[in-house]
Amino acid sequence: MPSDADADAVTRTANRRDLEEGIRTDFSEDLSYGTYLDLDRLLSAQHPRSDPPQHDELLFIIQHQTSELWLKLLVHELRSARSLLMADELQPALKRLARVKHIQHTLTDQWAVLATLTPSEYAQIRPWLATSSGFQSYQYRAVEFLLGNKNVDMVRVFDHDDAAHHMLDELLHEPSLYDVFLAYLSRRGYAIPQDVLDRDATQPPALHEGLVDVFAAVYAAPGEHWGVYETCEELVDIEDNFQEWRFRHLQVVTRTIGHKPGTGGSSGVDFLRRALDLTFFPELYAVRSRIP
Ligand code: HEM
Ligand SMILES: N[C@@H](CC(=O)c1ccccc1NC=O)C(=O)O
Repeated sequence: MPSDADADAVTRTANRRDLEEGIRTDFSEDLSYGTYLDLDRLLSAQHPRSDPPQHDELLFIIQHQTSELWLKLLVHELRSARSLLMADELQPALKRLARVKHIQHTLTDQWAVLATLTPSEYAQIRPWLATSSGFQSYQYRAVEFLLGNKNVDMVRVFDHDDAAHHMLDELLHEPSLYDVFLAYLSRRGYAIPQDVLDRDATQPPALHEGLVDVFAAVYAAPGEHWGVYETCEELVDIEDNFQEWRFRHLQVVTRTIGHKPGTGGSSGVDFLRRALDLTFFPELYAVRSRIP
């Protein structure tokens, strides 16, 4: 039961919050929220193609655009973590990776919004997508490359887009986050095999037993290798999160288009399912079987 005093308070304020004296309202000269964020551009970048217009196309576009914004931040944070590790700054690099994990969770949780799209609703939009596909997301490939899932064939997809092609070609040849972590371990005196340190950066990692030996020693005595141990587990969390995103994508694709081929030209769910067999950090998984 609201008291008389509560009722008085509501009447006094008329259930309305007055502006304070100091609150700015004139932005003819001063920087505003919309200007700082370039909102006019951001909010005029949604261009539904369906004709007659389909209500759900805006959801489809915004789901992808917000994903691309988060992917942009992931690339930024992963590049930074990689530079920090190169400079032997392990703790600041770990701080970056903690943020990476939160962004990944946001990306994965976001699937729930698109899962409200029924197959019939999607079928109204799909013809308008023509040959476009998430397979052509260069930022998604950039994240995969930064984490070490290198694949030169993916770069070809961007032959039509110089900037994206250039970005991916650079990342293909640069060391991944895992490569720089292994080089860091070597500088710290861990016996990283020379062929691991010299490996071809353009290839995905292939399981190396000598490297599993190094991690087996770390996992046998975590207390003596705490920062390294913690970093290994952060990397495993990041792979785990990445696989969660892939799995949710697969689930949403399955419930939306079943076994139809993809607009990008692949077989669809069968092709996507094969990505679940990929690993960024093979030795960090192999070491699990070595723990007595
Ligand atoms: C109704 C929703 C969706 C459907 C039916 C769908 C379907 C597909 C299919 C069939 C593929 C395989 C490539 C092809 O042949 O097209 C694919 C790839 C891909 N999609 Fe989607 N997708 C959906 C939503 C999304 C969203 C929201 C994103 C977020 C950015 C996304 C990102 C990707 C990526 C990155 C790939 C490449 C995956 C890989 O290489 O393993 N998709 N999608
Ligand atoms: N590949 C999807 C189309 C698709 O989902 C899509 C199309 C354009 C932009 C982003 C997309 N999202 C993920 O692939 C399909 O086959 O229906």
